[in-house]
Amino acid sequence: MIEATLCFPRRSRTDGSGNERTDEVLLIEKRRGLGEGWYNGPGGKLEGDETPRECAGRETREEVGLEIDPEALEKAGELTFLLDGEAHTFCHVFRTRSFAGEPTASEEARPEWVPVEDVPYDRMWEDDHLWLPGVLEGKTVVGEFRFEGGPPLDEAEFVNHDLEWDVALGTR
Ligand SMILES: Nc1ncnc2c1[nH]c(=O)n2[C@H]1C[C@H](O)[C@@H](COP(=O)(O)OP(=O)(O)OP(=O)(O)O)O1
Repeated sequence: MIEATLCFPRRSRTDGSGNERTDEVLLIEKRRGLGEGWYNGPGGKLEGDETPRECAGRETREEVGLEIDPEALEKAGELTFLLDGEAHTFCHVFRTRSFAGEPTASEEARPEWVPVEDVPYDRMWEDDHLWLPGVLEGKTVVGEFRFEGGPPLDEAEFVNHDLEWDVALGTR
């Protein structure tokens, strides 16, 4: 089974008058590979003996150029994606408000700060609207999502899911 990560950097912005505060999340428009053309958080597969936090930090740096201390990542979820009855990807989900730098585009990803209420769920993996709103509210989640008709996973049909909220997650 593939082990992967997703990282959701967050920021709050105040308008010029200092009145209106907008809560935003950094998404990427994926330019290649699995989920090409869809929005997601920065992330990808673990490499070598790195931990999930190290992977989330590395992928965010490689894809959009933000520097993140792995210890500043808050674990928010553990998602299992099954394809045709078999576990395909186990994905660690992190969020953070602590990072350095400005997001810049790479060959893999075009970054975009998006107000939390405007997340484009119609241009994301079909399961995302089920768990990402809760993650952006600060909850923790464990989920299992079943797809059929692949590979690849991103051409399979999303069939059903189970979700558990406010779960105590491991520290990895
Ligand atoms: N169903 C679903 N919802 C939300 N996010 C995901 C899924 N399935 C997934 O695989 N993902 C996430 C998990 C990973 O962060 C990415 C896909 O991994 P990635 O490694 O970026 O895939 P590639 O671009 O093909 O490979 P790399 O060479 O970049 O490692 O999507």
